Amino acid sequence: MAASAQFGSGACCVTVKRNSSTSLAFSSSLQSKIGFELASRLICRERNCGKRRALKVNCENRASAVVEKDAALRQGADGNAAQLSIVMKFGGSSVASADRMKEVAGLILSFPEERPAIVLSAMGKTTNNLLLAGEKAVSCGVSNVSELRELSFVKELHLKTVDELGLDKTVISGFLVELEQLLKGIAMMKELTPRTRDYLVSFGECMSTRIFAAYLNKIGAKAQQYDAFDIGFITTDDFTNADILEATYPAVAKRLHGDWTDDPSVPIVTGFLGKGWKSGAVTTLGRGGSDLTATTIGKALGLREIQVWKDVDGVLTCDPNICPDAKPVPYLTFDEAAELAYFGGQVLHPQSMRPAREGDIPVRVKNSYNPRAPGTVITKARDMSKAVLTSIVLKSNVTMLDIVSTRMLGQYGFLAKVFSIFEDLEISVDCVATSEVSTSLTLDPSKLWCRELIQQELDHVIEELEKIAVVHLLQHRSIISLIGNVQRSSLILEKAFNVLRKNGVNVQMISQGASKVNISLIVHDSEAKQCVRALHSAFFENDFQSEVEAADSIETSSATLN
Ligand SMILES: Nc1ncnc2c1ncn2[C@@H]1O[C@H](COP(=O)(O)OP(=O)(O)O)[C@@H](O)[C@H]1O
Ligand SMILES: N[C@@H](CC(=O)OP(=O)(O)O)C(=O)O
Repeated sequence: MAASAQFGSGACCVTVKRNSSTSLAFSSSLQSKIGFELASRLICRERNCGKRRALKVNCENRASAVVEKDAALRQGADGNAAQLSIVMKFGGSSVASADRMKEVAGLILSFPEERPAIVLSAMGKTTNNLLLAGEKAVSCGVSNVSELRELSFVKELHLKTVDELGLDKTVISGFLVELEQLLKGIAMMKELTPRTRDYLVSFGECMSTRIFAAYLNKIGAKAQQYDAFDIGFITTDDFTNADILEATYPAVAKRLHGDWTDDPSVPIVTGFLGKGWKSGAVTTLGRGGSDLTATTIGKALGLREIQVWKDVDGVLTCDPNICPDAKPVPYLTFDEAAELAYFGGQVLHPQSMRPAREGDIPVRVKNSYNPRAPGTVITKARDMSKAVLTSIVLKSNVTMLDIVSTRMLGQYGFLAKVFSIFEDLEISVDCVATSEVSTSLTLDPSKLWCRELIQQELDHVIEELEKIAVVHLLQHRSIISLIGNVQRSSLILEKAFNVLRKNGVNVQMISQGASKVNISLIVHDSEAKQCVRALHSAFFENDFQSEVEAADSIETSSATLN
């Protein structure tokens, strides 16, 4: 069946053969016909016919369509005034090369019924390389900066991409010159402050978005690049781990919506970056922060859906690097996803669910390498009647403290004192198990991912705690979080402890969060991966679900008999 495929409110219009399905569960013919193969072969010619400006697009299948850029064509497929409808975020792995950028362009073009805003991360391993280059520049000497392997990697990757996409290298050459100058500045100062670190890594997203926008324009899909720090992403001044401030939402909505209404072109926004509200300097949102950029745009514009495109088939039952047999989880709630992200599931940024939850906007996690896979849909609520365990996550290298009051039993205010020490020292606590006079807790090793809890800080905490308690420091621990339906906690714990006993593992602490979706077990680092594999095998590879259903039906029938 032939269908008109419009992209970006009249920016580019193609008529192609496609299946009637417009759902995100890709149809194979849709993918093969309108994937990049086709998009790259589009020949877009802009014509000026007096007052009528039109785009004529010819496709290889000889189908063609003329798009008139007038008010009528700003109507969406749903007949509503065509505002931006979704945000699609592509991570570093999705845009790691020219070929990947072509695929992503094809992917975006293959949802003609959508009017997407795009968020991009830096290409491939660019952020890691920029960070390493910065660290090496501190001590390598100004004259050696040009030879830094990481700088050459970043330069070559971006120049090669520009070349392979047939773009003019001026799209990024200014950035490459400035990047080298910045590294020389770091070498001269022999110092890399968090503020400079953020400015340094921002080059990655600034370049990837410029390349991609230029490429979309080249193939006839009108696109506009935006630096997040210029369009209202206002953050705290916590360099390397900034928080989005409320003022961001109206500012971003005004800018993106305003521009789109004036002259619709696909916004290509830098992920991960913001602008400190006091300093006015570039900030970053913590590693993996482009997910948060996407959900922030979703909430700001009240979009229909937020899509995060990764290199895996959605959120999986476990980190595939630990359990290669991990399977996609079809549905999650915002609470489950947030807990999973916070407790180490590196597939999502820990803070990214907040704007989606506040705006009640579904998040879909998809695989840009396998768009037909249905992925994971994250929403406010889901049917939990059959849900037991959803996924297992691991957070390693955690520090645990056993704190026992030196005062007599019954002293009130002990816990308040303990937690006020952590508050004063700005150290966040992950898991807690407590009695009136003692408490065991784990400390977030990275204060939300990027800032390391350094030994000096730790010594200071212990020194303060020792004024009121006996403190045992236990390092190299891991938190294994069982994300699922805590209404079924007895069942989950029974199974989990059976598995751990069989594997000879001693659990050092248990914590069941108030979120009702997470049970955390603390074990020694050296046993953690083996435990996760054994638990994954028991819960997800051995038909545990049928076991549960059988047990449930026996319970139901005996309840009926009684
Ligand atoms: N539970 C999980 N589900 C899916 N992926 C996971 C999980 N835990 C860890 N990962 C890792 O997260 C990676 C995807 O996240 P990320 O690297 O941030 O993607 P991108 O850079 O494309 O945004 C996967 O390649 C996978 O190795
Ligand atoms: N480039 C940044 C931000 C980001 O979100 O990346 P990714 O989407 O590839 O995880 C990082 O590497 O942390």
